[in-house]
Order: sequence, then C-alpha cells, then structure tokens
Amino acid sequence: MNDVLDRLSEVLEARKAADPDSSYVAKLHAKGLDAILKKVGEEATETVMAAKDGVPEKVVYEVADLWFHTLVLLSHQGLGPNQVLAELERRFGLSGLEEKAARKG
Ligand SMILES: N=c1c2ncn([C@@H]3O[C@H](COP(=O)(O)OP(=O)(O)OP(=O)(O)O)[C@@H](O)[C@H]3O)c2ncn1[C@@H]1O[C@H](COP(=O)(O)O)[C@@H](O)[C@H]1O
Repeated sequence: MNDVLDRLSEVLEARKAADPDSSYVAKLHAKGLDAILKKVGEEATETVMAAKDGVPEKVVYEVADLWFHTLVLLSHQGLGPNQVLAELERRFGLSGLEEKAARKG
C-alpha cells in the first residue's frame, strides 16, 4: 500500500520543476504555500461534510483529496510521507495515554 505513496511522492517531487501550465501540482507549487494551505483547508472541510452525509464513497473520495493535498504540502516543505509514516510507527508502540503523556513532556 505504501508503494502508492512512494510513487506519488516521486511524481510530486518531479512536478516542482514542471511547467505550471501543464500540471495541477506544478501550478500549486508555483502559487506557493498559502494556496496549498487553502486547498488543505478546503479538502478538510469537504471531508467533514462528506462524513456528516454518511455516504462511504464520498468520505473515501474526500479523504483521498485531503491526503493528496497534504502530500503536496509535505513536498513543498521538503518533507515526504515516509517521515509521517515513521512518526506513526513510533507512536504504534505506545498507548494513546502514553503518547499524550509524552507530549506533555
Ligand atoms: N491524486 C491526484 C489528485 N487528487 C486530486 N487532484 C486534483 O485536486 C483538485 C481537487 O480540488 P477540488 O475538489 O476543489 O476541485 P477543483 O474545483 O477542480 O479545484 P481547483 O482546481 O479549483 O483548485 C482537482 O483539480 C483534482 O484534479 C489531483 N491531482 C493530481 N493527482 C496526482 O498527482 C499526479 C500529478 O498531477 P499533475 O501535476 O496534474 O500532472 C497525477 O498523476 C495524480 O496521480
């Protein structure tokens, strides 16, 4: 499953140098951080609305849009899905309460 994330992130990296007229992702990179954050916010809102509607296909569709735009955000900031997966892996060995305690320091 992570293979999809790896392959998509490679495409997203390549789009940083692509022509904005020929690529949606290149256009987002060219518009900059605020434009990417706006899309992340919009897709998060659309995810909430889909979940409230309770139609499973819509939820999956909107979460895919949300994940996609967060991947563009990570790429824009020199990060990638592997760092997020590593963070989730680190938390996997902890209970929710242990993770909460670790955050408080
Ligand atoms: N997975 C996606 C993907 N998911 C969603 N989107 C785009 O994200 C946008 C979602 O925004 P909205 O739902 O608000 O729809 P919209 O009104 O068309 O959005 P705006 O154009 O107004 O921002 C749409 O334009 C979708 O086409 C995606 N665009 C690209 N990809 C992947 O990224 C790769 C590179 O894309 P390009 O850079 O366009 O070649 C593609 O090969 C795909 O694998």
